[in-house]
Amino acid sequence: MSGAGPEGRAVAAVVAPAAAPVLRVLDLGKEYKLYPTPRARLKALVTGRATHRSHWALQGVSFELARGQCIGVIGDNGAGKSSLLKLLAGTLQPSVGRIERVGRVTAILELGAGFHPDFSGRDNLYFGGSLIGIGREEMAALEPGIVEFSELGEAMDRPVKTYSSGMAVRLAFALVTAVQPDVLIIDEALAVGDQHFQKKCIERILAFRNSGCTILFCSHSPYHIRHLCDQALWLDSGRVRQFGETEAVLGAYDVHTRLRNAQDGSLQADTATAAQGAAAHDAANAQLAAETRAGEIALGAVAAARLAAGEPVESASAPPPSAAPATAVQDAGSARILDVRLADLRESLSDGEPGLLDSRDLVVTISARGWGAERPNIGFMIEQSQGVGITSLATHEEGAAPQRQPDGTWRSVLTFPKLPLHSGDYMVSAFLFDESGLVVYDQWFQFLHFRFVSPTLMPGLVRLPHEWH
Ligand SMILES: Nc1ncnc2c1ncn2[C@@H]1O[C@H](COP(=O)(O)OP(=O)(O)OP(=O)(O)O)[C@@H](O)[C@H]1O
Repeated sequence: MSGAGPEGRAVAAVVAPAAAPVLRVLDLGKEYKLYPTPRARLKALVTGRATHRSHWALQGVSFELARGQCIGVIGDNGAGKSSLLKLLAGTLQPSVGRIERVGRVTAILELGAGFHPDFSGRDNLYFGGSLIGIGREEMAALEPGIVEFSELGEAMDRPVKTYSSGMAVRLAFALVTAVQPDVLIIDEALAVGDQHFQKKCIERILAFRNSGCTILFCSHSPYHIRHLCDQALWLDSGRVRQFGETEAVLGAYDVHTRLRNAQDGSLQADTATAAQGAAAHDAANAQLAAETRAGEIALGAVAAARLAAGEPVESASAPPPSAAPATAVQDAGSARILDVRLADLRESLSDGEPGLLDSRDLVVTISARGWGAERPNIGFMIEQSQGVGITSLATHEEGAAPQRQPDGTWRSVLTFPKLPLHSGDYMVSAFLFDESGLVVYDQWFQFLHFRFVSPTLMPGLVRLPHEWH
């Protein structure tokens, strides 16, 4: 490990061999006490008599993380992911069990929540730093780097209450990541703020990972877990359901999610009350499913973070309502999709009807503006009109970099010869990523429907490549 770490880190680096655990969790449990009213809670405190109902958010959780591992934590809503991360970060105390940590543990949890609104950004650095183990002297040395990373400039001397939420988050991220930790805990918000800052955050996290920091990352996005993590931990109703190689755990979790969604569907039909609950659950699932599908090639944590922050998931550039070519608006700055064009697509004859694809081949041309001189990546997805995913492709997955055009924009042409789909209506989405494939700059999600009539009239969804003998 490199850099000017705190004493604890230097000692850990000497004492701990390469694969020694930096985090050991032993039979961990967290009980939340639920009181019927605030008054009942007060009464219980005064009289010492238990009037609460007990809810175990975590039970019997044990695992070890070695130095340099990157672990993704997945699980349904309420499975206990946030509780686990807060326990590991030390902001919550376990009810039973033990956590052994080596060196510095830093958590990117509720960013900026601990700032004092009346203090300036600069004063909050010292105040916040003392809470995460950075003393005055160390902070004085770190301050210029933090100010530079947050790009707050003169705003550093203004009270934090005058900051926009984006500014507060920038300061918080710069502060908590000012010193490379031994263990970094990230809850959902993988990237924060605008495109430019998201990219800086991801680069810093990747730099930590590359120099041996252990990362624990909780996300609803299989895409990001797949790309970042070597192992995954699946929490189910507060217990470890599976812990192991990422792909195997994500595969098992995917089957579980599909079965649960199917079950929810049938429950919904049963009773009116169940329907109400299931609708709420379904809304969460629909969001999760949308994130998961899109996240398979794109959306994921970034959208989740935007949703959590109450920001619209739609990107800055609204996709065009039809196949009509988008105008390439050359506003300054951000990377964005400029145009997605399907060749041989007939114009729709009536409202709500998809246009007919007038060819056996599907040829898609996607144009985009990148970020500075960086070569971006492009993704494309086809779904059946009922939302069944058919295929997701991305240039960075296949080493098929977009081509730079003379006007500085980027273009990819994706061809599906003899489109192997059966007759039906389909939806397409396009995505724009950064060079690493981790930052989603822009997405045109389910922005266009098309109808395809296959010359072979057979039931099914696709015509798979096949051989008869
Ligand atoms: N402060 C609290 N008091 C009481 N119950 C709580 C508290 N915090 C969480 N819980 C409960 O503990 C369980 C686990 O919650 P937790 O937030 O850890 O799950 P999660 O997996 O992070 O969920 P999500 O994906 O929805 O964020 C849930 O049933 C939740 O309702």
